[in-house]
Amino acid sequence: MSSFLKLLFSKQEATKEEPARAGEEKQIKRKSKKKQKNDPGCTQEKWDALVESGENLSGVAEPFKVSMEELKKHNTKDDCWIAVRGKVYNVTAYAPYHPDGAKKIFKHSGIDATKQYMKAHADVNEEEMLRTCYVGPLVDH
Ligand code: HEM
Repeated sequence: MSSFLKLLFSKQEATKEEPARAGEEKQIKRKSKKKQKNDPGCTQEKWDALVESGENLSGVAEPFKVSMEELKKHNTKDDCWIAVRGKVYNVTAYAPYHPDGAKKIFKHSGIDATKQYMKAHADVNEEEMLRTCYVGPLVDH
């Protein structure tokens, strides 16, 4: 290959790679800026393992129909229930693992937080993530 062609190809490679590399750097910067507010050591992987272990984290022996009146009673850090999309979960154990902090969970304790949940992350699969925390369906009687 002539030196002219070599030069031409090396220039093409460089221009092909530039935008991709610049994009990657931006991506890394953006990711590292996103502040994780979960408790130290309480990673998504650990939570997944805990759920996978099958341990019952719901605080009830069997799921039962939960009224709004009952839901409201479970509004403390030690006993925190939240309803999402018609289902009530005991999220006491999950709170320290929440990527946006336990505070955000406790702030919504004892209520139907479907609207807030959907606004923040409609794509998160709570049915799967909280399957061992399930207390029962939310009913309005
Ligand atoms: C009740 C069970 C909940 C579960 C299982 C849950 C799960 C999650 C997960 C997995 C993430 C990380 C997802 C991502 O970065 O895309 C997250 C982030 C977040 N959650 Fe929740 N969440 C719950 C409740 C709530 C509630 C009630 C709120 C109230 C507004 C909320 C607000 C947020 C916010 C603001 C973020 C950060 C989103 C971001 O960084 O883009 N979450 N949550």
